[in-house]
Amino acid sequence: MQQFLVSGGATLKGDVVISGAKNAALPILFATILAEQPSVLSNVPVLKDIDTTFKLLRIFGAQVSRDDHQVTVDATAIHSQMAPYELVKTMRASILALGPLLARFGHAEVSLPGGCAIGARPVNLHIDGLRKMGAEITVEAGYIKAKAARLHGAHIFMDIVSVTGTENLMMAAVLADGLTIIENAAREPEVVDLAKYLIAMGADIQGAGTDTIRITGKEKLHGAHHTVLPDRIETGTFLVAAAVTGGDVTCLNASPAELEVVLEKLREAGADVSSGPDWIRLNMTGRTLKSVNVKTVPHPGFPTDMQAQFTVLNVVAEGVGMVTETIFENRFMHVPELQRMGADIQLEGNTALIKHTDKLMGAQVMATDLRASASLVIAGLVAEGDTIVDRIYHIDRGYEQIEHKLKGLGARIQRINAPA
Ligand SMILES: CC(=O)N[C@H]1[C@@H](OP(=O)(O)OP(=O)(O)OC[C@H]2O[C@@H](n3ccc(=O)[nH]c3=O)[C@H](O)[C@@H]2O)O[C@H](CO)[C@@H](O)[C@@H]1O
Ligand SMILES: C=C(OP(=O)(O)O)C(=O)O
Repeated sequence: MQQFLVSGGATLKGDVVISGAKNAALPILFATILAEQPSVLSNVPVLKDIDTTFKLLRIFGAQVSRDDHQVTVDATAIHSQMAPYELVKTMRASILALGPLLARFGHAEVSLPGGCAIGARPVNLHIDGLRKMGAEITVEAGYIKAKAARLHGAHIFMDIVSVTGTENLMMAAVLADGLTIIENAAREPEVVDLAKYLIAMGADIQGAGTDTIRITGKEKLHGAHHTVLPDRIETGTFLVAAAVTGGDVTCLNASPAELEVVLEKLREAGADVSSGPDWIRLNMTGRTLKSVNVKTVPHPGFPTDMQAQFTVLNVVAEGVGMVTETIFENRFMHVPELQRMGADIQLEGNTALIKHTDKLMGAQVMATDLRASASLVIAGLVAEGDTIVDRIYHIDRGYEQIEHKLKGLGARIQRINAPA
């Protein structure tokens, strides 16, 4: 098992190139299933979750090749519609195979993803929506089994805003018969990026990025070329790392438009934030970091995937900050680890009250999920002494070469093998 050894005290400075968004690349890779022609995708990040998706697509019978950050998928010869538990359990986003397989082949069998560290994360909205579109769905022995000779359009009201739920239904609707309306749809930029790719494949989609999406199904879609949008969460993570270390970092190949609320919070925290069309600079030189209150909500509100990083920001900042998590019921697993490093955090229900800590101390800490891992690395950058972050396979799911990118900014971080 691998670990990160982070030696605190460096001030991050310089440029870092942001990768394509994991949460856009994943649905887009699954959407390639919808066409009987190859698609070429650019700016696909090199990540564990992307490798898992390649494995699933190959199990289905698709041909997948990668040349650096460009990926070609030819789903013409798909012969299996079964996503096995062994892979699904390592990546919840595997549920995104359900909509496209069902829409193109009339049947699909996808393992239930189950819960994870951050919450139960049910998929009832995916199933209910597909049923409304005419699918017969049973759940047997941990597998979702879905059938429909051809899906039909439906008027679907989502009880809760769900990102992958919206994406799954959108991918099913593009080959369904007639009009589908998804109300209370997720407005996340990754939903919009998926819609752009589907439209490039010939789909008729209106309203992606608003809470009502209208999709008129087509008989067939074709292959397309698409460039995945920059990862706003990776960008935000580097900006927080720059802020807490008093640094001056410019994120290149970034997209400020998708990160407005986070940039505003960083300004409120005292950072000098400037941006251009594809870059964002955060300069903290000579400035004092102040605590900020954040409450996670669906886009365009403050993203839950930035909550753990802002928890650390508040640990370092002057004052008292309040962080409220409203999306996932158990997304504070980083808190006990940060407390082991000396953080003063009181957890009450879904709210963390965070007081400034003069000195974080390096410690051995355990990563529990993707963003929690990132927050522990950030804490290690400002802590006195060495921090060892265990179970970094979580971070490899969603951050491309994080240690190389951080080293490029002056951080002292190494990937090491855990003692046997
Ligand atoms: C691969 C991907 O894009 N992952 C993102 C996606 O996850 P994901 O799409 O899994 O998250 P959802 O938006 O679906 O979850 C939002 C809330 O809805 C609940 N829910 C969801 C579906 C459902 O059928 N029933 C139900 O009750 C969930 O338990 C959660 O409380 O959006 C989350 C919220 O922005 C992000 O943290 C994840 O990084
Ligand atoms: C929670 C996340 O991912 P996933 O939905 O893939 O678990 C994330 O990207 O922070």
